[in-house]
Amino acid sequence: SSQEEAIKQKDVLATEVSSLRGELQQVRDERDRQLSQVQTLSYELEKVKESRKHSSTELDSLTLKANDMEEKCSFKDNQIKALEEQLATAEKKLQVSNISAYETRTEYKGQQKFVNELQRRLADAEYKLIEEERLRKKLHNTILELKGNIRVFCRVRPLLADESCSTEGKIFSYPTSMETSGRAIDLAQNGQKHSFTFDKVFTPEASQEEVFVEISQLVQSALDGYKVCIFAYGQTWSGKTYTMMGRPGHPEEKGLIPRSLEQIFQTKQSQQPQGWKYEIIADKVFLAKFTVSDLTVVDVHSAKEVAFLLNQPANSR
Ligand SMILES: Nc1ncnc2c1ncn2[C@@H]1O[C@H](COP(=O)(O)OP(=O)(O)OP(=O)(O)O)[C@@H](O)[C@H]1O
Repeated sequence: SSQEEAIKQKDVLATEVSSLRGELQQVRDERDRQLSQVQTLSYELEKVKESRKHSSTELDSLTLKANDMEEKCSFKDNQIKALEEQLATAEKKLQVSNISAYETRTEYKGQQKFVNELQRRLADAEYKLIEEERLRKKLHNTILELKGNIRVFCRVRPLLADESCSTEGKIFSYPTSMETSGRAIDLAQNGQKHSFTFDKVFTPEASQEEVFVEISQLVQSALDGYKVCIFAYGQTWSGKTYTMMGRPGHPEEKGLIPRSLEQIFQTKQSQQPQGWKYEIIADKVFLAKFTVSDLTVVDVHSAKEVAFLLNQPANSR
C-alpha cells in the first residue's frame, strides 16, 4: 500500500511536473513574445528619437526662417508705411493739381475766346490793310501821274579836282523864286543867259540819298505793278555812272541801282507776311555805239566771259 501510495504520489507528481512544464512553456512563450515586443518598441523608439532629432534641426531652420521672415515683414511694414505716406502726399498733390488743372482749363477757355476774338480782328485788319494797300497804290500812282508820267531831273555834278573852277560860279545859277525854286537852272554863256526848268534840279551838293528820295517813289510804283523806266542821260563824264551805280568801295555813295534793289528786296520781304509775292527778273542790256548786246540772250560759260561782256561797252568806246 505504501508502494501504491508512492506510485500514486509519483503519478500526481508526474502530472504536476507536466502541468508545470506546460506552464513553463507558456511563460517562455510569453517571455519571447514580450521580448519581440520590446525589440519592436526599442526599434520604434530609435525611429522616434531619430525623427525627433531631424525635427529639431528642421525646427531650428524653421525658427531661423521665421525670424528672417519676421525681419523682412517688419522691413516691408516700414516700406508700406513710407509708401502710404507718399501716397497720401501724392493724393494731396493730385488734389491740388486737379484744382489748378481746372483753373488752367478755365483760364485756357478764356484765352481761347480772347485768341478767337483777336484772330477775327486780325482777319478784319488784314482785309482792311489789303483794301487800304490797294487804295494807297491807286493814290500813289495818281500822285505820280499828276506829277507827270515823264519826269526829267537835272543833276549838276561838282567840279573834279583837275577841273578849273575859275568860271564855274558864273556859269551856273539856281533861281530861288517861289515858282521855280529847286526846279530851274540858268546857264550863262558869252554874256547870254539860258534858263531851263525841270521837275527837279539837284545842285552839286545834293547827295546820292537826296536823289534817291525822288526815285524811290517810282520804285514803289514799279513794286505796285506799274511800268517804270529810269535812265540817265548826259554827255561823257557828266556823272551818269556815279548817279546810277555810285562810287565803288564807298557804301554811303552808292547809286540809284543798288538803292533801288535794296528797296525792292526789302519790300518783297516786308510784304510777304501780308501775302504779297514778288517775282524779280533782271535783264541787262549794253548799248554802245549803236550796238545793243543783251546779256540774257548771249550764251555765257564762265565768269571770265561775263566779265568780258560787262567790259565790252567800255572797251568799245
Ligand atoms: N555828284 C558827284 N559827286 C562827286 N563826284 C562825282 C559826281 N558825279 C560824278 N562824279 C565823278 O565824276 C567822274 C565822272 O562821272 P561818271 O563816270 O559817273 O560819268 P559818266 O557820265 O558815267 O561818264 P561816261 O559817259 O564817260 O561813262 C567820276 O570820277 C565820278 O566819280
